[in-house]
Amino acid sequence: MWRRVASLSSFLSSYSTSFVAQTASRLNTWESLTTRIAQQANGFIAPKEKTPFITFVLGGPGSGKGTQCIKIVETFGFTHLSAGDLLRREIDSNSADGAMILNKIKEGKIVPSQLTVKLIQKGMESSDNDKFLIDGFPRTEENRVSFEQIIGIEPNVVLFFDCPEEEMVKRLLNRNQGRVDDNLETIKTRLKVFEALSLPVINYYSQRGKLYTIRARGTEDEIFEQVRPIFTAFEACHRAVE
Ligand SMILES: Nc1ncnc2c1ncn2[C@@H]1O[C@H](COP(=O)(O)OP(=O)(O)O)[C@@H](O)[C@H]1O
Ligand SMILES: Nc1ccn([C@@H]2O[C@H](COP(=O)(O)OP(=O)(O)O)[C@@H](O)[C@H]2O)c(=O)n1
Ligand SMILES: [Mg+2]
Repeated sequence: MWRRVASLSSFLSSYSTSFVAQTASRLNTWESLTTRIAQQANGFIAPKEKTPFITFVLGGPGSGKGTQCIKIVETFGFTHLSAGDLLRREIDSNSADGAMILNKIKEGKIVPSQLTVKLIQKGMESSDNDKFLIDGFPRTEENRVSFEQIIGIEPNVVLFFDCPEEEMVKRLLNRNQGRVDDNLETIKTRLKVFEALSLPVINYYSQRGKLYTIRARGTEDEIFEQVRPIFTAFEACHRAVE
């Protein structure tokens, strides 16, 4: 379980000659990465026996969030909750909100936050895991505040896949998953929504020192090598208390 660590800073600094350190230097210096992670882990005070470790995975449409989440799940054992997948499942299950959700997705607009947060909540409650990747959420300040109000937990880590727009458009037009929103018209709206509504959320977490920006161009493996040291360092914190 991910729990508060008493003296992570000293543990982490003694870890600085490891393989992890070499890898981490690609993203940050190891010292600055581990200092940040130790601070965040120290701020993670478990009020009850099992408090989940939450990672928000953000980035524009087509930036590679889902692709990298699969790798994080395989390597670090997180449970992946994609807000978009949960909403699409709701449409497929003919729920009362299905038609409204479908319209929002077709238009590239954002579904009312309470609904999305309730789906995420259900996903978290039905899992035995205590490490979650929440992918494509929060996309707006309203999403963010709604999560805080309903779930009442702050994310430990926020990943931001930073990808040039032309690359995202190219990927979306080649995604080939039969999605109703992977067409040029909807993509244009989604990019505008990202800039107007999602970037402020990213800035919010940057100011709070929780943001890890990943340069999301290159091969999937190259990008994962920027992601890996972040979770490796958190795992090291976790092992230190066991
Ligand atoms: N590094 C990459 N280089 C090229 N294509 C990629 C890369 N990462 C993901 N893709 C492809 O781009 C498309 C969008 O990726 P996806 O993970 O679904 O992004 P998101 O969840 O951010 O919309 C998919 O078809 C995926 O296979
Ligand atoms: N937090 C969220 C996430 C997705 N969505 C809707 O679902 C669509 C698809 O989201 P997604 O996360 O699957 O999209 P990608 O960024 O993975 O391409 C979005 O364009 C929104 O219409 C939402 O309303 N609120
Ligand atoms: Mg996705």
